[in-house]
Amino acid sequence: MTAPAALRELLLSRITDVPDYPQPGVMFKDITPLLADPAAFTALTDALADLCARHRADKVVGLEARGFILAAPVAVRAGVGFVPVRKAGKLPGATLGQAYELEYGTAEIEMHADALAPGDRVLVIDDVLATGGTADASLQLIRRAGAEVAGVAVLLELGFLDGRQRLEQGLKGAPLEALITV
Ligand SMILES: O=P(O)(O)OC[C@H]1O[C@H](OP(=O)(O)OP(=O)(O)O)[C@H](O)[C@@H]1O
Ligand SMILES: Nc1ncnc2[nH]cnc12
Repeated sequence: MTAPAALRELLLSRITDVPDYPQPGVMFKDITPLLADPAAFTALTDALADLCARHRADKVVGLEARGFILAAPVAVRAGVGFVPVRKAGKLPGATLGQAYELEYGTAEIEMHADALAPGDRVLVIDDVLATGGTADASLQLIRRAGAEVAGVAVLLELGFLDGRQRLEQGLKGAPLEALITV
């Protein structure tokens, strides 16, 4: 789903381009102006909570760190549980881990092994889909936990990095929802 034009315009107007951050050649999409605008942040939360309901998710997974900022209010608004997927080494309990490649570097994410159960329907929420590596790794964690993927929802898809193609196999037919694609 692409957001209605007015919502898309509002959200896009609050995302800033920062060239050559965090390294030369990367155009960083800074969402902090959006987060600082209560009308825009509320509209974003509502749109993502609608997707949660539409895809009948009963858990949302937020991807550290910016995904947490979006997924936590969505979980509250939608009345579903929030599950953090963190960078390796940050969770205190037994974890499942998955290595992945970023647009700028490599990393590993982890989720508590008992955070999801078979039968859970999970919507993954993040701010940006770039190469798709982070979201793809999260889908693998969700399936390894025995849960069902309801979909992936992002604020902004960087279409030129082909993350959608990279996610296709892991989604197994579940939707990838981007409110904005550039
Ligand atoms: O589609 P990909 O190529 O995987 O890139 C997208 C990911 O990169 C960013 O997170 P980052 O790892 O920079 O961490 P942060 O949220 O802690 O800033 C962004 O918030 C996504 O999680
Ligand atoms: N260009 C970008 N801007 C913001 N977040 C990102 N995550 C990966 N690539 C990004």
